[in-house]
Amino acid sequence: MQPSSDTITIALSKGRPLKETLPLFAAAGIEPLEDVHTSRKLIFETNRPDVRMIIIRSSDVPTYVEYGVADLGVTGKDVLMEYGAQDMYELLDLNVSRCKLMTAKIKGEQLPPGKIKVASKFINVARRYFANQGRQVELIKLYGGMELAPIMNLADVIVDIVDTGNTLRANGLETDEFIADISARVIASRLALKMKDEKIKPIIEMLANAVNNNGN
Ligand SMILES: Nc1ncnc2c1ncn2[C@@H]1O[C@H](COP(=O)(O)OP(=O)(O)OP(=O)(O)O)[C@@H](O)[C@H]1O
Ligand SMILES: O=P(O)(O)OC[C@H]1O[C@H](OP(=O)(O)OP(=O)(O)O)[C@H](O)[C@@H]1O
Repeated sequence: MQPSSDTITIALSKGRPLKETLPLFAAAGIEPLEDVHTSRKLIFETNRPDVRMIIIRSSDVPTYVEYGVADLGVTGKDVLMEYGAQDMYELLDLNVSRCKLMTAKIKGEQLPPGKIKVASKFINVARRYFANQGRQVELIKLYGGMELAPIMNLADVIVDIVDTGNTLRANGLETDEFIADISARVIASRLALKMKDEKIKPIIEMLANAVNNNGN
């Protein structure tokens, strides 16, 4: 059955952020009717008949929101910076899934002069960052396990997420430069804000309260 035109569809990122995001939605009065961690479903009804959730890869969330297929989305700021979407708005910082976007290199080594090889899954972020630094780079797109690239001499430097720093340390790397503080953000499509603002506003207000109470 197609949802009615005033149904709110919320796209959530599976993986790390989901565990921290769902309690905030629960505190805002929105809970999926079944266990999203064990189900193989991608669309979930919630306790609110007018709200449903879709659970997808974090890097796909901006696509669903930009096309107006999802009204709201939750994904990491890193994903948003990389995606660079036009037709959507960042409404709220959920202050969870916090980490940093950094450059990292082999511990104790200097970067070579001139053009450097940069490996990352955040290729657009890396391009912008090094262009602002006035550094010439060759960009190498990877999809995970970036820490391997400097060790295997595929790249001089990586752009990756750092939380505890354990992954870097375990692979003989160290952070070099800070790029951005990252956390999960709520985004909305331009269309949803225009057509469904009356429903979206209270959801954002309740989520903002949940964020304020989180950690108190
Ligand atoms: N070590 C970490 N600590 C805290 N937050 C993190 C960490 N790693 C990733 N994140 C945040 O969680 C988001 C999703 O990360 P996760 O590792 O679950 O998915 P992924 O496999 O990297 O993404 P995708 O599904 O798009 O491939 C990231 O975009 C980032 O915002
Ligand atoms: O500083 P830490 O606490 O060690 O966390 C950072 C690690 O977490 C993320 O990897 P993830 O586990 O998502 O795997 P990936 O490399 O496949 O993206 C990130 O890409 C780092 O590798």
